[in-house]
Amino acid sequence: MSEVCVRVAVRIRPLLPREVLHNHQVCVRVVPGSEQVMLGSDRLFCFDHAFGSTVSQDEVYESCVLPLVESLIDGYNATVFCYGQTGSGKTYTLGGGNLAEDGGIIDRVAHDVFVLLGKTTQSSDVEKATVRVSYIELYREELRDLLELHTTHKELHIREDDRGNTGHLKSHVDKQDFDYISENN
Ligand SMILES: Nc1ncnc2c1ncn2[C@@H]1O[C@H](COP(=O)(O)OP(=O)(O)OP(=O)(O)O)[C@@H](O)[C@H]1O
Repeated sequence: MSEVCVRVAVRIRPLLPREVLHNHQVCVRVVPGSEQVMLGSDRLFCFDHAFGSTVSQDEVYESCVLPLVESLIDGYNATVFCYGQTGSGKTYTLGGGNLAEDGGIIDRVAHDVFVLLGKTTQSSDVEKATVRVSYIELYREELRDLLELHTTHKELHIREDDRGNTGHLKSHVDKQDFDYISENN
């Protein structure tokens, strides 16, 4: 994997059935054999990866995310961040579609983290590894714990500690716990 810290991939989703029904037209295409997209007929934009509408979830994961999971197991930090206007495909790319083969980045990372940790513990001195997960939605300034849906919005907060680390915590969590949560985020 290259030494560049931030890499940007663009993914074009296919037209939705209702868009086809309403005769919407495709306005952005990947230039074949390149990592560029053409907007309209003459505006070119370059990315580290450019995925067209027929590219599978697997291809997106293997080229953009798997190398990060591998470096995570080697002790590096990694972030995957999806950005785009509403309906552009962020949830599909991260969380997956309806079919098993449409599994998104989250499903694949969850699977591969354990596969890779299993291999590491077999082949090295590392005997034990701990995996912690949090799944938080921030929507209209309110946080929601998606693994604990009964938690009310008001109980969760994002805080910054005196070293500038951010983390989330429940109102009743004390400072010691917050230090722990923020260090691990
Ligand atoms: N690559 C893709 N292949 C097939 N369908 C897709 C693809 N990307 C997105 N879609 C479909 O497009 C629709 C909108 O996608 P999605 O809900 O992921 O958008 P979003 O960016 O998360 O929107 P919002 O910000 O409003 O939550 C969904 O019906 C989704 O199944």
